[in-house]
Amino acid sequence: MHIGFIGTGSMGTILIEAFIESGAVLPAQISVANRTPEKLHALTAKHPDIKASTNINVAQKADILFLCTKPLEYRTVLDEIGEHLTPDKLVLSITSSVGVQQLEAYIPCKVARVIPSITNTALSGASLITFGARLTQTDRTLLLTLLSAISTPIEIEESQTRISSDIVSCGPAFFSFLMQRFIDSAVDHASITEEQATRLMTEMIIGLGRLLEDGRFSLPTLQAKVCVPGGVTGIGLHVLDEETQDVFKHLIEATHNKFNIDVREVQEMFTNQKNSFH
Ligand SMILES: NC(=O)C1=CN([C@@H]2O[C@H](COP(=O)(O)OP(=O)(O)OC[C@H]3O[C@@H](n4cnc5c(N)ncnc54)[C@H](O)[C@@H]3O)[C@@H](O)[C@H]2O)C=CC1
Ligand SMILES: O=C(O)[C@@H]1CCC=N1
Repeated sequence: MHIGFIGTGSMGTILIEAFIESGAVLPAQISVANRTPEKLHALTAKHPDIKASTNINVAQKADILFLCTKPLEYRTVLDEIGEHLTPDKLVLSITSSVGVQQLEAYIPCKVARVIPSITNTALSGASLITFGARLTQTDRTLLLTLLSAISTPIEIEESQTRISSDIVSCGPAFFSFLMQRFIDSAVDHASITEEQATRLMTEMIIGLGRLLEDGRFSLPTLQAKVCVPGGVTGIGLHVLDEETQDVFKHLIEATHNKFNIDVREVQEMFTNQKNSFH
C-alpha cells in the first residue's frame, strides 16, 4: 500500500509523522508534494525514505491520497491530478467544507472524508470519518485500521460535520485558550508564577483526561464528587454558571456562520466546473 499526501503544512505533517510514529506506515510507503518546496525538504531531511515529488506523481503512485490543502485549493489540485485518479484509488478530504458528494461528483475514484485533530500527534483523540458510496467493506476496514493507529476513528453523518469538528478539531485550541485564561488570572490575582500555574494546570488536565478515559465518572458526577457541600468548588461553579451561560452558544453560532460561508465558496468553486473527470 502506498500513501500520498498533497499539502505538507501543519495538518499534512502531523498526519505523516503520526502514521510513521505509530508504526502503521513506513516512510518508504509515503510520497509527498507541496506548493512550497521548503516544507518538503524539512520533512525529507527528517525522514529520508519519504519520497518528495510533484502533485501528479504523488497521485499516480498513491493507493490512498490525503488532500491536505485548504478548501479553496482543492479545485486547483484536482484539476491538476484528476486524470490520474483511477477508480481503484481512495482520495480523502481532510476539511469540513469539502464534502464527500462534492468530490464524488467531480472525480471518478473512491472518496471519503477524514477530519483529523492536533491530538492525533500524540496518537490520541478522535478522527471523524464520512465514507463515500464507492468504498467497499474492505476499503472501510482498511481506512478504519489505518486511522486507529493514530486516533479513535468515529463515523459521523454529513449533517454533524461542523459541530463534530468544533469539538474534535477546534476543541484543543478552544480548551487551551480557556486554560491559558485560567493561568493568566491565577498569575494576576495570586502569588504564583506562570510556569508553576502552567505545570499545575497541565498535570490537572492530563489527570482529568485519564479519569474520563477510564469511564468511571460522567461529567456531572465528576463535578458533584469534587463539590464538597459548603466548600469552595461550588462557589467557583456558580461563577462559571453565571458568566459562561452563552459562551458556547455564541461560539457555535460563529463557527457555523463561518462554515456556511466556506461551504458556499466551495460550492461556487465546484459549480464553475468546465471539466469534471467522469
Ligand atoms: N490545523 C488543524 O488542526 C486542522 C486542519 N484541518 C484541515 O487541514 C487543511 C490544511 O490545514 P493546515 O495544514 O492547517 O494548513 P496549512 O496552510 O498549514 O497547509 C496547507 C498546505 O497546502 C499547500 N498547498 C497549497 N496549495 C497547494 C497546491 N496547489 N499543491 C500542493 N500543495 C499546496 C501549502 O503550501 C501548505 O503547505 C485545511 O483544509 C483544514 O481545514 C482539519 C482538521 C484540523
Ligand atoms: O481552523 C480551521 O479552520 C481548522 C479546521 C479544524 C481545525 N482547524
